[in-house]
Amino acid sequence: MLDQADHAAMGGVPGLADRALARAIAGEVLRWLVDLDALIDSATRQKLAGDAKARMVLRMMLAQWLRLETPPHAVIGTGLPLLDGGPRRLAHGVFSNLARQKVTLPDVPTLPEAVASRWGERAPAIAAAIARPPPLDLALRDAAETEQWAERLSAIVLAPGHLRLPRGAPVTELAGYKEGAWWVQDFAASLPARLLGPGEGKRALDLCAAPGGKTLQLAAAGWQVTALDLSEKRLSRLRENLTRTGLQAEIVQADALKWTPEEKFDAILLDAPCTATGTCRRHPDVIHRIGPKQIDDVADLQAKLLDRASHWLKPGGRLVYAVCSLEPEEGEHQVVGCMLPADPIKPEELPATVPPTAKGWLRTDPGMLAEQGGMDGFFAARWRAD
Ligand SMILES: C[S@@+](CC[C@H](N)C(=O)[O-])C[C@H]1O[C@@H](n2cnc3c(N)ncnc32)[C@H](O)[C@@H]1O
Repeated sequence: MLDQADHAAMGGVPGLADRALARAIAGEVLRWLVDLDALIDSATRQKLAGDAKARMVLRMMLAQWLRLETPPHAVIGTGLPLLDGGPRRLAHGVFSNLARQKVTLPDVPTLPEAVASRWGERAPAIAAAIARPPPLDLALRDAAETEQWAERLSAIVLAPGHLRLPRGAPVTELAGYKEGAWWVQDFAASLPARLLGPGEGKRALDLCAAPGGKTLQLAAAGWQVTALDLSEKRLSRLRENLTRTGLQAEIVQADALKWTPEEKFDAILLDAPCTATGTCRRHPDVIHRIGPKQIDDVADLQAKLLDRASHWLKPGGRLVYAVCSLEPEEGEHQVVGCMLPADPIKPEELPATVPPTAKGWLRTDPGMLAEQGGMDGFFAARWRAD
C-alpha cells in the first residue's frame, strides 16, 4: 500500500534525492505516529482533528527533526510553506514550543492500542523492530557461492544462499545485480521455498507467485516451475526478474479460484495474499491500516485458496502454505482446515536461528534476529499428499 501511494504521490517530486527524503519522512511518520501525535497534543490547547492539515504537517516536521536529524530552522523553512493560507502560525507556535523544550521520542515506538493488544506478548519485540527501517537482504542464485559473494559485497551470511547488507545500499549498483547473481528478498521470505528442498527437475506450482522471489528460489533449486498470479502488472516484474537472473518458469496469469491445472504437481507453494503485517518494518503503514475486517476478508480468501491447492498434488507431493502476516487467523488458525496429512518441519531443514515450532510449523517475528536488524514475520506449514 505504501508502495502504491508512493508511486502516486511521487509523480510531482523531481529528483531521486527528493523522492528518497519524501519516502523517509513518510516512513518515520508512520513508525512513530502515536508518539508524534502525543507530542503535538501536549502543545495544543485545543486538540487538532486527526486529519487536520496542521497535524499532518506537524507530524512531518517533527519526524524530520527528531528522526532524520534536520535542524529545526530548516524544518520550519520547508514545513510551514505547506500551510500557506492556512494555520501556519499555529503550526509554527507548536513546533517552536516543542523544539524549545527539546522534546524527544521514546526508544521504541508506541503501537496503537488495538495493535498492541492484538499482538499481545509479542508486541514489545515487534515494536522495537519497527523503530528502524530494515537492512537489505539478498538471496543468491547459487548457494555454493555464499562466501564469495559475502566477501565481494561486504555482507554478513544469514544462511547458505542468504546475505545481509546495511540498509541504504544502492541495489542496482551493487556487484552481481546486472548479471542476476542475486535478488532482494527478506531472510524470512526465503524460508518457505526452502521447505520444498531440491527440485531435481520435478514440477512445482508457485501459486500466487508475483513478483517472484520464491519462483526464482524454486527455479534455482532445480524445480520446473509454473508461476501463477492474478496480477499481470506484478507478473511483468516476475518476467523482468527471470530475465535478469537467467532462470526459467512457465508463467500463467489466472485467478487461482477459477483455474484448474491439467496435470498435478510434485510440489506446491501457496504464498497466499495476506495483510502483510509481518512486513511492518519495511511497510509501517500496515500498523495503521490493518484491522479485524481486513484480517477476516483475507482469511476467507486464504482458506479457499488452500482448499483448492490441496487437490492439485500428485501422491507423495508436498504443499507449503505461507503468509507474511503476524495474525494467527491467517496462519495457525488457517492450517487446521487443510485435510491433507501434516508434514511437520524438522529443525535440520531450517537455519539454526529460526527453529520450527513444537507443531512443526514455521513462525517468525520481526523481533527475531534483533541484533542483526530483525526479519519479516512469516508463518508456514507443510503437508504431504497420500
Ligand atoms: C504475498 S503475494 C506473493 C509474493 C510472491 N510469492 C513472491 O515471493 O514474490 C500474493 C500474490 O497473490 C496474488 N493473488 C491474489 N489473489 C489471487 C488469486 N485469486 N489468484 C491468483 N493470485 C492471486 C497477488 O496478485 C499477489 O501477487
